Formats: sequence, C-alpha cells, structure tokens
Amino acid sequence: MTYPFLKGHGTENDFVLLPDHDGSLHGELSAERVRALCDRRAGLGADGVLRVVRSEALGESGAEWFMDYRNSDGSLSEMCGNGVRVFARHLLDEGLVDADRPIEVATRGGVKVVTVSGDLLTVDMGKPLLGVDSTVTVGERAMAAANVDMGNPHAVTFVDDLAEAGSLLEAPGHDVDVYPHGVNVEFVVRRGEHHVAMRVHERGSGETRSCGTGACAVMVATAVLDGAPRGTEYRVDVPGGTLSITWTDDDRILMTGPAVLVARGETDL
Ligand SMILES: N[C@@H](CCC[C@H](N)C(=O)O)C(=O)O
Repeated sequence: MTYPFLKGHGTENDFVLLPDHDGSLHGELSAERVRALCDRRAGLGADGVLRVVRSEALGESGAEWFMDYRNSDGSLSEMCGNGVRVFARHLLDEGLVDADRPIEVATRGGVKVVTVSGDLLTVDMGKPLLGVDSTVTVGERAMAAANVDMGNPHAVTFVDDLAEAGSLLEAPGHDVDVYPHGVNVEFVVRRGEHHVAMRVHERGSGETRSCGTGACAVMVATAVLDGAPRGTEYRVDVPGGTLSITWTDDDRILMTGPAVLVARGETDL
C-alpha cells in the first residue's frame, strides 16, 4: 500500500506528516508502522508522526482538524508543541485554512490556537500546571526537577553546563509515583536575562533537537524561579534553533517559532 507523506520540522524537531482527512488510516497506523516510518536508517526518519485528520472523521469535536501525534517509538502523546506549528503550516500550504484567521487544531491535550506572522507561528499552548517537584537521575547523580504539565508531563532540571545531561542515549531516571506515564526531561542553563538554553530527552523519542512543550515547561520553571512578572518574554535556545515564550496575564503560555516543510512523496506504509 502506498501513501502520500510530507516531511517537516520545527526548530529541527522533525516529523513525518500523513494527510488522512477522512480518517481511513485509523486502523492501519500501528505502533510498528510508526516505528518503521521514523527509523532514520530503514525508514523516512523522524522524531514523530503527525496524522492530519478531520475531527469529524474520528467522532471528535472542538476544531475542524485533529493532530494525531505519535512518538517515534509508536506511543501516543497528549501534545506536541513543535508539531502543532508544523501541522498548521501544512494546512496553510494546502489552502485548507486562512492565514488571516486563528487556526484551531484539536489535540489529545485540548484545542490549540495558532496565529501566523510571516515565517513565524504562535501557538496558545494553554495553562501550565505546576505539580510536585521530584528528582531525575543521570547515572548515579540525582538532580532536583520542577514538575510542569503542558498537556504532557515535563521534569525541568537546572544545571551549570548542558554536558551534565550526559549522552542522553538512555532516558534519565524519574520518579514513577510522580510520573506514572513517563516524562519528558529538560536540562536547562542560564544564558542571560530572560534567556536560557536546554537539552531534552523526550519520552518515546529520545534526545531531540527541540521540544515545544518542553521549552514552555522550561520557561515556566524559570519564570517561577525568577519571580518574573507576567508578560515577560523568554528566549529558549534549543539545539535546533530558538523559541520565544511568554506567560500571559490570563495564565496562558504563548510559544512562537518557525515551522517548515521540506519534502513530500509517497511511502510504502
Ligand atoms: N516534541 C514535542 C513533544 C512530543 C511528545 C513527547 N515526546 C511526549 O511523549 O509527551 C513538542 O514539541 O512538544
């Protein structure tokens, strides 16, 4: 069976997009197929898959389009911040939405609203939830970590040097009582006023070059430590680029960054 695909990325967090407007792929997209698509040697290679489907085809409501996100190991996640921007870029390129109007994208973590300004897209990521702090471990070393839920779970730990995260070939250890469904772990260093840099180990995908929800969690944890007033914009550098993030007066997180599509073709699913 051949199937159309696109390849895109947001700050080098890369995705295979599968346009499936009528939802006919539903039973076909097994975890095994997702792993095969994301395989960087034997497949197309990606950190995750974005299935582009009309909500009504899934019996969902809330927005016309639903982002069915899968990690590269085939697992589901509630949300993908970079993915939402790339998803919206695809809808724009295909003329399926209007750049002058807010674009609504339903996700397992609720409806996200995207606005467009040239090459940059801003996502209203919703309200962050601060949970119980815990520790993450790298090798023998335990590090205190802030707990920020951006629709998906994050543990944010501050370090003096990003090399302290180690190779990240293996997932950092985490407290399973605090994160029973696994966690994305961010390591953060200060770069300047309202400016940080991070590395991330993503649940289900390993180390990636960017994580949008992770960058938002990092911004929230940093702003709390700083006692920063609402409305302060933070710059969060990731290995694949830079995201700008603001915590608004009405307790919402706005994330701005690029999203590009780089290829299209057909794949043997
Ligand atoms: N890269 C994404 C997050 C993808 C989901 C994550 N791995 C999880 O399992 O929660 C982003 O840009 O937010």
